[in-house]
Amino acid sequence: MDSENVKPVRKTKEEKKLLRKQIKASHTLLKHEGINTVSQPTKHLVVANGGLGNGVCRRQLQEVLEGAGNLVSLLMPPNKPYAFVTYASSDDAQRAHTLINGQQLECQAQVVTLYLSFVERVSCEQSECAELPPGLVVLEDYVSQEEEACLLQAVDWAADDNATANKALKHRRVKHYGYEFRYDNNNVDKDKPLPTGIPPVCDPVLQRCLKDGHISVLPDQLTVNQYESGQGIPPHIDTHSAFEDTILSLSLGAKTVMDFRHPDGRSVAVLLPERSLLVMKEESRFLWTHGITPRKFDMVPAHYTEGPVAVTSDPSNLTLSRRSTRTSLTFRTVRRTPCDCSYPSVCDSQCPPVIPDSAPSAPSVPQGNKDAFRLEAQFVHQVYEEIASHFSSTRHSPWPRVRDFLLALPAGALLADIGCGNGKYLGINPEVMSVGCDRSASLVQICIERGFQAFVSDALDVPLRGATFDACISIAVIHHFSTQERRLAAVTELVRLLKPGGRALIYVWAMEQEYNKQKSKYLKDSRDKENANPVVDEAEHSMKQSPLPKPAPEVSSTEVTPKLSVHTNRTAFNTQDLLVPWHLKGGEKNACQQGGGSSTDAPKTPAPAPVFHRYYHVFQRGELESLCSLVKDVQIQTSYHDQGNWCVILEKGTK
Ligand SMILES: O=C(O)CCC(=O)C(=O)O
Ligand SMILES: [Fe+2]
Ligand SMILES: [Zn+2]
Repeated sequence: MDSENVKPVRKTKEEKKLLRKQIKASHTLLKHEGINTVSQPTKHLVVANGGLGNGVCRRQLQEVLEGAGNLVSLLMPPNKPYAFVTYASSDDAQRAHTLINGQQLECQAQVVTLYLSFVERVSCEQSECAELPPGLVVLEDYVSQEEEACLLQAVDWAADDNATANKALKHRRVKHYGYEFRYDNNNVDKDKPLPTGIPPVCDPVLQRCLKDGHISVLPDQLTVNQYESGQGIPPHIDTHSAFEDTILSLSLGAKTVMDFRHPDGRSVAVLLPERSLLVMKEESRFLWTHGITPRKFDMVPAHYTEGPVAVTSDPSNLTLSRRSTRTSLTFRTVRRTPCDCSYPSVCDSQCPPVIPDSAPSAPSVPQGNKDAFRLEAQFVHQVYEEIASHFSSTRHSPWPRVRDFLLALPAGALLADIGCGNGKYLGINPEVMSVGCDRSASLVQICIERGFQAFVSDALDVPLRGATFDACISIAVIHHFSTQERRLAAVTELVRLLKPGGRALIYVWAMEQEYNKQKSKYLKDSRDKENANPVVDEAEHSMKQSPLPKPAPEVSSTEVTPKLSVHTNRTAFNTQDLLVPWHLKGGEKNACQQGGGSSTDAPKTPAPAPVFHRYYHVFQRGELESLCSLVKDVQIQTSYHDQGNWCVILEKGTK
């Protein structure tokens, strides 16, 4: 059994094993990151698994590296599973190689093994823009520590009166003063002020804002948000018709990173230090979305930098910072006249949402498991069941990098494809024993007719023995789960199936459909404009959807429970949770099933194709990695962007 295809096991000598693992790591770096390693010593090393994407923090890695020689620079690119090191001499680098290669590092309760290889030069692309969105200002130390303490004390979370409106939302606590911000219609009742206005303890800071020219009138509405570590707020634009231009937000108790995104896909992560004031005006207030990704660690600059910080990819200055409880005070002025901003595409005053009173309304982003289950049943499972045969007819070409992953599996390996759709990946590598499952019985039937082994199953509870599979794939599945908990459960279930050392490949649809200045196929493809299919364009697994009662407003508005908006195919995403239309072709259904009908999707042919809507949660950069880092016993081996998808390869720990 000593064939080359069989994994080396215990009997192999430690050094040989280490060498093999290191070679494997450099192959992965070449294949997925385009990093060329060399065998002759140089001053530069790449440290596989030593990246921020593996949960390794700069200080810890730096300490280990400094122990080996005179360290000149340490570059840790954002979200990547590797770091670059430069030593003063190649002798130092060689010493580091000898001492550190194969060494384990314990970070954030997981252990990673570092593999070092020499490189001719270090190369880090800086893909994010460093410039803050126009109109955005962050003022550091805007309040003193004493003021911070006073303000925090003044928020009485226990008082559950009607004078202030308290809400324990799924992802954070909120409290409103002056006017209640309603998450059901994303607006305020302008004629119903709350009995309690903005507390006087806020006066000094508001007067300061006035004096400094950040505002010209005193705000009359305050929303206090409290985020525990791991919590966040979905990306949104504060409803134009609800509030005037300037929005102030004071960060108290802890820092955080807020993500700003332009509809063209540009994104900027902005560090909000504790006691800083964020001022959003003009373009940054009206056009860019803002949100806080729920996570327990943020990537932040490792050293103090003067002035407001767009946390970009300066890899010489990034580390991880553990989140703690942050309380923000957001001051706004209720708008009394319609908004006349210069951004009509996102302005609800200028393009009012079309939701007739009588029609059933579009579904909302789910607030709990039950909601989520219902939403997915209607807008994922049911839809795939309806569109199975048309869907399957559009799914034939495998995605090249998924195919590569499958072809790299050794003969005799066991593979599980969770959410296998029409089975297009089940026969790629005939040397492998493949089994697939899908939520859609119709799609499973198609697999069986094609001679594959497949069965009906939910991806959250797969009736297969754990620790069994050499590889699992989940291609275009996890974005159909509508809460973070359920997405996490799906990854956890995938990992459960892997045997120690087994690998899982996950693809999800990306919010970023333009990456490194390249538009994804999905944006470019004009063959089937109507059914531009997310991620998928080809790859999809199955979970289906259903006809939508009514189109939701496209304007992403404030805060939680927004209505889901209907995406226009082949356009950039401006929100993460959405409904993607599927225009059924081939006469499977002959009546237009979309209750209210979506004006933008109305087909021009005489016989209207029924339109179904599938729910998607499109992932932001780094989100898939953050999600996977919450799963025990597994490491992110690599992550990448592939044609509008975020992708990771996970490896289960060997124990
Ligand atoms: O926590 C923050 O700073 C922002 C809160 C926010 O965006 C909102 O309540 O609309
Ligand atoms: Fe907001
Ligand atoms: Zn507007």
